[in-house]
Amino acid sequence: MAVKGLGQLDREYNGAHLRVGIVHARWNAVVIEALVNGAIKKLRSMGVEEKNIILESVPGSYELPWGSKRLIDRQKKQGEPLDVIISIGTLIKGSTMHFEYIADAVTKALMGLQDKVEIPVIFGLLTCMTEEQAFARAGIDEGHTMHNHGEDWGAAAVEMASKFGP
Ligand SMILES: O=Nc1c(NC[C@H](O)[C@H](O)[C@H](O)CO)[nH]c(=O)[nH]c1=O
Repeated sequence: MAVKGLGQLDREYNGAHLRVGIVHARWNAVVIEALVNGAIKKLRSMGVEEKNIILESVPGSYELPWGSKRLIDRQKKQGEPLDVIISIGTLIKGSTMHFEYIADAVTKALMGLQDKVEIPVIFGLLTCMTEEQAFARAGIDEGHTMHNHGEDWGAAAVEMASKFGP
C-alpha cells in the first residue's frame, strides 16, 4: 500500500454534503484574513457549498474554544448542525509569558472540545515566535516561502468530517 506524502490527501473527498464552521480570532488580522481565505478556498475546491461555510469571529485566540463551542451549539439549535469546525488564531510571542500560557491552554481546550461536541475540531492556531513566521505560514511573506496553512486545515476538515462522520 503506497503511503502518500505528508500533508497530501489519501484519497478524493467530496464536501458537497458538509456544513463547516470557521471561528477565527481577530488579533494579527492580516495573517488571519489570509488563513481564513486559504481555508475557504480549499473547502470550496473540495465541493463544500458557500452557504454551508459558517463564519464567526472572536476577539482573540483565548476565546476560540468557547466561541467554537457556542457556534456548534447555535447551529445545532437552528437545526443546521455543523459537521466539522476549524478554529483559527495567530499567537505571536511577545516579551512576556502571555504567549505560552494562551498557546498551551487553547491547544488543550480545542483538543478536549472534540469529545464534548462529537465533531472534529481542526487546530488552526499558529504559535509563532516572530511575525515573519506567521506571514510565511499564511503564505503571504515576501518570498512565499511556505504554502498557506489555512488550505491544509480546509482539507483536514473535509477529510475528518467525511471519514469519521456519524
Ligand atoms: O496577546 N497576544 C495575542 C492575543 N491576546 C488576546 C487574547 O487572546 C484574548 O483575546 C484576551 O486576553 C481577552 O480574553 N490573542 C491572539 O489571538 N494573538 C495574540 O498574539
